[in-house]
Amino acid sequence: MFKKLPGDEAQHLVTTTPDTAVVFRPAVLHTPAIITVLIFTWRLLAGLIRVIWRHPIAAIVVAVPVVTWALYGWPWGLGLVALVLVGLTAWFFLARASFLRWVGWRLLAFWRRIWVYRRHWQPVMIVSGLGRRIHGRDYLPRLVHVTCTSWADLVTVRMLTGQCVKDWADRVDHLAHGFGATSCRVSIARAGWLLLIIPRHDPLATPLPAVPIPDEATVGPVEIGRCEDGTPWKLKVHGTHVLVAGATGAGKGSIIWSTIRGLLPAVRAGLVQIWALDPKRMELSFGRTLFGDRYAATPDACADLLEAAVAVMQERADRFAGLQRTHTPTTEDPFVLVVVDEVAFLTAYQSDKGLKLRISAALATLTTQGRAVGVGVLAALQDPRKDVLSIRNLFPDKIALRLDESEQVDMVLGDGARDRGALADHISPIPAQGAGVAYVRLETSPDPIRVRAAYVSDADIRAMAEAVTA
Ligand SMILES: Nc1ncnc2c1ncn2[C@@H]1O[C@H](COP(=O)(O)OP(=O)(O)OP(=O)(O)O)[C@@H](O)[C@H]1O
Repeated sequence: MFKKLPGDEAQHLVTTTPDTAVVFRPAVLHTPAIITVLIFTWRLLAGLIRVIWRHPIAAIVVAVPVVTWALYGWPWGLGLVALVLVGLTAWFFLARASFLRWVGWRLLAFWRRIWVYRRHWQPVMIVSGLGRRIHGRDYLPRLVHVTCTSWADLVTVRMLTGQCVKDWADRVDHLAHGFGATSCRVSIARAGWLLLIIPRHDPLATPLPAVPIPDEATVGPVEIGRCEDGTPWKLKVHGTHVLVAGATGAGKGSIIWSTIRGLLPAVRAGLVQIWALDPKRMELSFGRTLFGDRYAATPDACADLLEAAVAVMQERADRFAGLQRTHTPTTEDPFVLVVVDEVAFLTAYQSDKGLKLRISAALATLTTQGRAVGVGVLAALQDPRKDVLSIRNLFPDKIALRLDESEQVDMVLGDGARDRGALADHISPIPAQGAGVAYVRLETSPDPIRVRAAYVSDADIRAMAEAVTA
């Protein structure tokens, strides 16, 4: 009783049954002051032992100068502190990365745990509805651990018994604003435990220049931009099909061109062929010379080119049958990447029913059977609804650039993606801030990650075309 309810509240606590006049009033026992003092002293000691146990290095850092001071006088204690500070400063300037990993981020995490999360935990939990106040007692999810990376705080939380991930995913806005951030993402750490990813700043806020053309001719995952954690964003194109969805001006072109750029050495080596379908006649026409005669803009020509890709695919399937199950690019059988800009022009918005059927059938055949024989599709579209692209589920990998409506996020990335923090509908429509920013789900994790494609300028595309034709 002492621990759970402040005495005043217990005194005034009265409950009755709904229908009868039965009154429950807790008996209040006045605790002698000495017991209160003993309990508080015990708690203080237990807290101290817990801090030393959990943070032994920090405890040693504090204890050693204090003991030195006590044993040998203040000049020695102060001298030791100065020595440590000089050592740390030198470490910071000489090897910043290791300093940050071992000291910097840990100190920041310690500070943010106390100053941001502990301080605001109770009000944020209660106001957001993730904690409960029952009869004056707060039942709060437990703040277990805070770690810092270069751009975000990773907060480990133990949920209240009976809570589920959706309870938290529905309140990411409350959590973000409650802890002074602009966004928050939720992922499962283990049963009953969550990891909240709360960015301190946006590492993708400024446009990225085009990734340098690789030296090596490879069809391996192509580096096309950067992930939020600073690692390169590598897009797999060989052995899969990729669908890029984004509203107008979201930066679909930068994903298409960055991919082509990364494949350029392989194109020159004859290991990759890019087949381009450009019904809008805007995006891909700019680097037309890169595609040779494998470029189509009119619906007729697009249908013919797609059927030619199907023919290549079927011829390979006949040849490979019983001999090999996966494709290795060679100059005889190069990887064929069919790039389609605004695929809806060829499917949903196509008025000629015959052409529409031919195109839809060819696309469905390529996306169901092309992977194993080295024919891939990279398609971009603005509106990801099923009636616009009925075969969207045949694309194993999907990228959600800025979208107009929140429902479209799950249509692209799969159920629950938005709840887990893929806020593609919140990406800034200002090109400098939001164009090329996207959410993707990697094979290794169900949690969406935020990425930004590098911007390939007109000059870059011209240089690429010259490099290929030279
Ligand atoms: N990765 C990027 N980083 C920075 N700015 C970009 C990026 N990609 C595109 N932009 C800017 O955004 C503008 C629109 O980009 P883009 O034309 O690629 O969009 P889109 O999605 O293809 O649009 P639409 O569907 O209308 O063709 C570009 O003119 C460019 O200025």
